Amino acid sequence: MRAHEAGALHGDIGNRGPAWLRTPDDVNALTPQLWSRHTTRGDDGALAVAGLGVREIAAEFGTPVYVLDSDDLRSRCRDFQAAFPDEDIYYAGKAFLCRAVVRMIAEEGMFLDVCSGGELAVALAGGMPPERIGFHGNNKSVAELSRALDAGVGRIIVDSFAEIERLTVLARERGVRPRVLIRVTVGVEAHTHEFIATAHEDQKFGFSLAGGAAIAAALRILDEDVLELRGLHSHIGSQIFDTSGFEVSARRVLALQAQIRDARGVELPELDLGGGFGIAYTTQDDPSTPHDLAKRLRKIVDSECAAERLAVPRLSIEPGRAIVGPAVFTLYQVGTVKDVDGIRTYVSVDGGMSDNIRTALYDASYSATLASRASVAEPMLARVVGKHCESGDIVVKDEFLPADVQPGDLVAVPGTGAYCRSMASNYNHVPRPPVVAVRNGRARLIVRRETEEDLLALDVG
Ligand SMILES: Cc1ncc(COP(=O)(O)O)c(C=O)c1O
Ligand SMILES: N[C@@H](CCCC[NH3+])C(=O)O
Repeated sequence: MRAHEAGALHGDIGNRGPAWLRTPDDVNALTPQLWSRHTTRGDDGALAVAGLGVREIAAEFGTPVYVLDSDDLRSRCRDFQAAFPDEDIYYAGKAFLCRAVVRMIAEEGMFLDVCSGGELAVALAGGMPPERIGFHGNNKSVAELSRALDAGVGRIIVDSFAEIERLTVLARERGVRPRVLIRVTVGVEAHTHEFIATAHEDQKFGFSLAGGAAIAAALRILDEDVLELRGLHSHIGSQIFDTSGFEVSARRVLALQAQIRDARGVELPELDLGGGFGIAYTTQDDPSTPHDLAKRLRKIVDSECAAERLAVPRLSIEPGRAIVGPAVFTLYQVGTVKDVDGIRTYVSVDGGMSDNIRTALYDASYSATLASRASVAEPMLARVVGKHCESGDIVVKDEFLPADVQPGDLVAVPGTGAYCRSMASNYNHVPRPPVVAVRNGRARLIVRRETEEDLLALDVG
């Protein structure tokens, strides 16, 4: 999260918007970095994805709907692979997972990071080869570890001593020797929202480097010999733009690698630097390309290895948001437009915090555009809100929309591919929206809309 996002949501009053938000010259214009690569505004003024208009999508699938530009997603996999040809790229499935996406990711030759039994089940159901799956989680159950071993997942990223014990017993019972990485807490204060930073000392993930748990875990695994220790893993957080955090993290984790070599004469062959690469949610965000990231990460790792006299390990990374985030926008229908005199204009749409919790949870900034038509009206600063029974039910805190936006219009919010459907809820018993994949002018439903029957399906009384 960028500095400009902090504190913008709570307690602000008045229709001014944040200082960085400028009145657009053309309120119909799309800022390219916010939209998937095949989203355009057509001659009729409406948005289209890969040639298919949003009015047609809304007519066929209803609103709200997550619209996935599937060639965009695939092209981002290819960009990462071109930039990291000798590395393993694990798509972080927590960003968004369903069978169709697993198939796309698998076809693109990607690896997949899962972090629960449920994600593992979807990965396997989607046909991801188990040896290309990495299994994460700070509290993996015996059942989850058993399933992972029985499926033959490629890597298990161990996160606690209790897990090492569990895994050792389970591996012995099965006569297998799973390949593991150790998740190391490197003590980096990543420049992002506190809730999505994961490598500072005071938190639940990983083995502390500073406290000595990480080296103890490595020695414990090496001494036991039931688990095959392949390498170290560090993930410093999410929505990060500044590579200095990766630099500190690589330095610290490679120093641990050298310590392990000095203690046991073993050079671990792999190193996973995690994901967390930031994407653009507003015009203020300027993400690095995979090519730039690769160049910088490789340089950091090469120089740290040279300094520690280590052979350069095989690298892996785990981008989630950077693969799927920009490939999706959410299409909503406007239900009410309320001008709260002298304060602001609220544009209410037919979804909200149940399909995008990130604004409420992280104070995240998003952008929006009138999608069903172009307008010649003046830009008007508005707040896009949902239909939930919470005043914090905000989708887009501040955005310029045409002043004639009205009920029945469609509004699109870009950059919602990551952590929106995957963190969606049924709050207020609002059914979760479908996901529609669009390619070459055709739409395909890949996750259907929840129904009222679904909402009642778990009730037993
Ligand atoms: C271990 C791990 N790897 C990868 C990711 C993916 O992060 P992002 O989607 O920001 O790339 C996460 C989530 O933050 C994570 O916890
Ligand atoms: N869910 C978070 C990212 C953290 C996820 C994994 N550690 C987000 O929406 O940005």
